[in-house]
Amino acid sequence: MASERKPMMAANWKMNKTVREAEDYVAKLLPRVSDATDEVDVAVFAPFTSLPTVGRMTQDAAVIAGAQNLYFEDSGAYTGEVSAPMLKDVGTGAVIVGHSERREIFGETDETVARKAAKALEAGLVPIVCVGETKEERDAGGMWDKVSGQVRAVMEALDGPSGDAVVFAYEPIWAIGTGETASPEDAQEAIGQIRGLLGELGGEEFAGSVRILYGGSIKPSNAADIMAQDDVDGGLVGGASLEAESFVELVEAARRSVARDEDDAEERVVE
Ligand SMILES: O=C[C@H](O)COP(=O)(O)O
Repeated sequence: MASERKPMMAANWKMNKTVREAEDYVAKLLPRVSDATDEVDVAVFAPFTSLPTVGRMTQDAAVIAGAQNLYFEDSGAYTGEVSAPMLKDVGTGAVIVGHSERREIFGETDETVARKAAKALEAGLVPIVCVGETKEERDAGGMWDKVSGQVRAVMEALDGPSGDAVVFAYEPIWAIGTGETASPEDAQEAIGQIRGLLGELGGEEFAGSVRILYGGSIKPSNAADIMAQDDVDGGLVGGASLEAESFVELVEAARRSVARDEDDAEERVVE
């Protein structure tokens, strides 16, 4: 991680937790991360049913309540969908768009993902834009074609966003929920490439300040090595975020990466 960007550690609960379970989790989490939020953005992406609870409980805390999806219209005859104004209404600050599970299982396309990202941004929600390739695409040498296409589609739909208004997450699909994480070097290479492309598309200032997370089997035992990579600004975590205790460990790992960066910067000044 580079010290000019504030890291983000994001819990994506996916389709898990009742309202009661969400309440217990957030009650455990808040006191444990309250000292860390100056240095690390902590976000919890809850299902729609428990999101109002998370929004209410985090209202006076520096923890971000996030949604896992939204629709790109504000209201109307779209049965089953939830809009940006509805999310804002229950205290949501950020929303995941284009998670690979949405793309692969529910047929979301680059175009719908781009429209969702643009709508989130317009509404003042931070879109967490997910990109990533399948194992087959990677093995066939098509990783960059896929990922760069996903990034381009979103950037074309956004109107020169500032670096703090949007977050990207590189999540290789083969590493999601499989226990098979990308090596820290592979994560760095892919995320460095994405940052390079964001520089071409959005300018150097944007590329230098926008955060890019890694997602895919992050756990307390591998978080430090992943967070130590220059271009990796945090994690989007599924399985290891389901217990408050292990998510707190991940927040702590992100926090230690900030301290390490500051030590490195001081050493450079002394030299
Ligand atoms: O959104 C989170 C990612 O899909 C990663 O999930 P995972 O940590 O269970 O591999």
